[in-house]
Amino acid sequence: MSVQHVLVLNCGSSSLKFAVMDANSGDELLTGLAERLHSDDATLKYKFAGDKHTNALPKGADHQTAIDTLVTLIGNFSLSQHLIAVGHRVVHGGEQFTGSQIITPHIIDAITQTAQLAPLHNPANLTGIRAAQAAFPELVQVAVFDTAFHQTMPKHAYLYALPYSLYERHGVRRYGFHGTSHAYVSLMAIKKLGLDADNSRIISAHLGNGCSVCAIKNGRSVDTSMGLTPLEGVVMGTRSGDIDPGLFDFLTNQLGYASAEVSDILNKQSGLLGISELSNDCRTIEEAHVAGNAKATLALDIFCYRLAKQIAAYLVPLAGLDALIFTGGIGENSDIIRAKVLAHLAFLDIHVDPESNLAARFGNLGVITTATSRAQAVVIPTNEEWMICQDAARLAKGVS
Ligand SMILES: Nc1ncnc2c1ncn2[C@@H]1O[C@H](COP(=O)(O)OP(=O)(O)O)[C@@H](O)[C@H]1O
Ligand SMILES: CC(=O)OP(=O)(O)O
Ligand SMILES: [Mg+2]
Repeated sequence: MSVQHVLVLNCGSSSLKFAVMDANSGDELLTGLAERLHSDDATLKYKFAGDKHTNALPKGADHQTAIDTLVTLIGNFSLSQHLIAVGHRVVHGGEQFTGSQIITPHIIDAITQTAQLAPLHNPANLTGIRAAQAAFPELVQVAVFDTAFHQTMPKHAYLYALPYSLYERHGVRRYGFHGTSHAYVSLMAIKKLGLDADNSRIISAHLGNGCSVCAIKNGRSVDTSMGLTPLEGVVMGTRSGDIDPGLFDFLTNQLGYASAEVSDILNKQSGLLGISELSNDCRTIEEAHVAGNAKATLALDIFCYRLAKQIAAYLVPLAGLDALIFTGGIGENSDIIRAKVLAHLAFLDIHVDPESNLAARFGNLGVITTATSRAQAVVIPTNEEWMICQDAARLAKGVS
């Protein structure tokens, strides 16, 4: 089989995650992260051939600069000759896309149109697409949408109880995100736990900077906690998750906030950061909690309580549970959060096994419940990059 590599790009609002992967084996040849873009201390960290490096980027460096640096690295390490495609994570695909797409001017128009529904994510994704097209004009570029996996949700799960015309005319509905991750970990859970793919009831909790929960019945998403935008649902690092929509009126009309300020509060100043008044980073919160910081403890308590409530709610669409998956940076590493969430679910006869819970960290996959629990909780490291790589390679091969 010929060597085939894919460049995977995940552009966040102030970051760029990237990987050059082998499309046949999934091996990562180059991985990295450019962060704090648009600020004075933008950096690009990468790992190549087992060695880690950090490059300072010019002050105020943007996605274009980060991709230019990445292109230089790819050249220096002679990684371009086997590239067959560039795969892009695109957060919002609206209702149009139920699967990945080769990027054409029409697809770019569609992503641009949905940008108003994901103002923190889609504009950055588009910047990444344009920069990669300029750097690799000869390669097929593929968009892999966070929303695609959730297009199987039934209408009663994705519609809000709002005037129907808002849906018909403006696409106001629940879309859901992190679909690539939920799809990957649920497939892995079915494989690792030996479940019957066509008769399985799985809840997946993706807990990273953004957090969402997904109910997956027989391999298909039937409900998920994020909605029109990635703000709805459970508590996140800086996002509030569900709130009373009446809050908007109170903050604007009573307290005088502008609507952009309300959006900033809900998206960037809330969640773990807002409650703890300390950090959005779960590690910092956990350290402060262990050291006796009451607000850090409260932030963890609210996070876990809300998460457990969301998980329990999905017993309705699933009518039972075979496996509960924890993934994302928090789900894969925080034994504290997993134990607290499972303690709330003890009434379901699901009980954490403390030793297994401690073992399943730092990239280790594992079941963390006792053998007699009615359903298994399992930690599965996500790999959105591998899903994006496989889709990009599949579509690129269809073209050539
Ligand atoms: N050892 C750890 N213990 C607790 N939380 C962790 C640990 N390692 C990473 N995290 C948390 O994971 C979160 C980031 O998750 P990640 O999936 O990397 O984010 P992203 O959504 O950007 O991909 C942060 O809140 C971070 O604190
Ligand atoms: C959709 C979303 O919330 O993505 P992230 O977790 O990367 O912010
Ligand atoms: Mg991640």
